[in-house]
Amino acid sequence: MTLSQTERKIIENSIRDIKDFPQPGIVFKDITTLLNDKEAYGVLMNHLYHRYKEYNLDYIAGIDARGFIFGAALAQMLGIGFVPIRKKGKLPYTTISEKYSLEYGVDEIEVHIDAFSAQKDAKVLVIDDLIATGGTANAAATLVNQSGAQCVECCFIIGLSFLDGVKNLKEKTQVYSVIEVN
Ligand SMILES: O=P(O)(O)OC[C@H]1O[C@H](OP(=O)(O)OP(=O)(O)O)[C@H](O)[C@@H]1O
Ligand SMILES: Nc1ncnc2[nH]cnc12
Repeated sequence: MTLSQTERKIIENSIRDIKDFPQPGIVFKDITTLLNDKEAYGVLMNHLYHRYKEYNLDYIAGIDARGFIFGAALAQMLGIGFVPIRKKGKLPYTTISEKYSLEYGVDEIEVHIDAFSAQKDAKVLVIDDLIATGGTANAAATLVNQSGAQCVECCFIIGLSFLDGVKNLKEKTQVYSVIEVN
């Protein structure tokens, strides 16, 4: 289901731009104002529900931390399970992990080794609030596929298309951004 121009504007206008955060030259896309706006949050979740109800997904995997908010809500709407992909050292059971590059340095995310094992060849949607360089989402898609499941799509509320994240991630899986920022 496609978003109408009016719906897109409602979502777009609810996202707050914070200039020079966390460092000069960066425009931080603040989604707390979207969450705080019941009309915008409702329009967004309704759109995601209608888009993904035909995908026959088995799980939604949300990326730590802002991907949890949208992912857990969507999983509940679709009547499927939610899997948290967390920053290193947070998950209590046995994990598999993947390192990825940040603008400066490296980071690592993890998922429980049995997170998708209840369903053979589970179909998984990875979700996060935003894709920038794509390092985080790429590592998340790798983890899903290494778990014996299949990352069928990565979904973002905001795609920064002036960076190469979306282009690079498309070599691995399908990519969908609700709002594209050029
Ligand atoms: O495409 P990339 O360059 O990898 O950047 C995107 C990631 O950066 C942000 O999370 P962050 O790591 O800041 O963590 P947070 O959600 O805990 O604030 C954002 O929520 C994505 O997960
Ligand atoms: N510009 C940005 N706004 C919000 N979160 C981000 N994560 C990486 N880049 C970001």
